[in-house]
Amino acid sequence: MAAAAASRAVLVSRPVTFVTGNAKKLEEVKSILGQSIPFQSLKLDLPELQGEPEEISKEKARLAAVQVNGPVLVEDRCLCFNALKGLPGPYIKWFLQKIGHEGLNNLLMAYEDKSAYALCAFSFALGPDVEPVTFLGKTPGKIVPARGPNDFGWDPIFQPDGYDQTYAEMPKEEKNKISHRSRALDMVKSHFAEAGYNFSTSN
Ligand SMILES: O=c1[nH]cnc2c1ncn2[C@@H]1O[C@H](COP(=O)(O)OP(=O)(O)O)[C@@H](O)[C@H]1O
Ligand SMILES: [Mg+2]
Repeated sequence: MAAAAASRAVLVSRPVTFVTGNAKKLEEVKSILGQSIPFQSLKLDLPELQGEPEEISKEKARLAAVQVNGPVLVEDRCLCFNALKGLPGPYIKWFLQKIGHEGLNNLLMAYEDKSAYALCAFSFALGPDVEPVTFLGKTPGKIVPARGPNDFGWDPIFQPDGYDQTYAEMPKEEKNKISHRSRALDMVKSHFAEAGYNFSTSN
C-alpha cells in the first residue's frame, strides 16, 4: 500500500495558498489539516460569481490558481433554504447584511417548510491547468427566530436537526463536531492523506 501511494505521489513544489482575507479561517484550516501541508494565505479580489455553490467554488479555485500560478484552496459557506430551492445559498452574506435575522425569517413567512441546510464548500486545485476537486460538508436543520448570542453570522437562526438549540446557543465544541465546516474539512484532510502529495518546499 505504501509503495503504491508513493508511486502515485504528486510532487508539489509550492505551499498551498489558502485564499481568504480572514486570519481566523486560516488558523482553523491549519490546525485541522496539521503541519504536514505547508500553507500560506492570500487575500485575492476575485469576481463575485453566480450559480450553484459547487460551481462557484470550482470556478473560484480555477481563477485563484491562475492568479497564484500554483496550488490553491478556497472556501465558501452558504445557508440554503429548501422552500427557496437553495437560496440565499452563496448570497447569504449580502442577505444577512441587508435584511438581518428577522428579514431572513420573513423570507420564509409564505412557506410552511422552514427547513434549511448549512453548506461549506472547499475546492482544491493543484495548479492553473488542473481541474479542481470540491468537498461539500452539509448540515441539515431549520430556520428559527434568532436565539442565543449574536456574535457569528447566521448562527442564531439556524437550528440543526436533532438539537433544540441553535448553532449560537450550542457550546462551540458541540457545534464544531457537527458543523458543515468540520465535515468539509474532514474530507479535505482525507483527500490530502490519500492523494499522497509530496510537498518539497524549502520555506
Ligand atoms: O458557521 C457559520 N455560522 C454562521 N454564519 C456563518 C458561518 N460561516 C459563515 N457565516 C456567515 O456567512 C456569510 C458567508 O460566509 P463566508 O465564509 O463565505 O464569508 P467570507 O466570504 O466573508 O469569508 C458571512 O456573512 C459569514 O459571516
Ligand atoms: Mg465567501
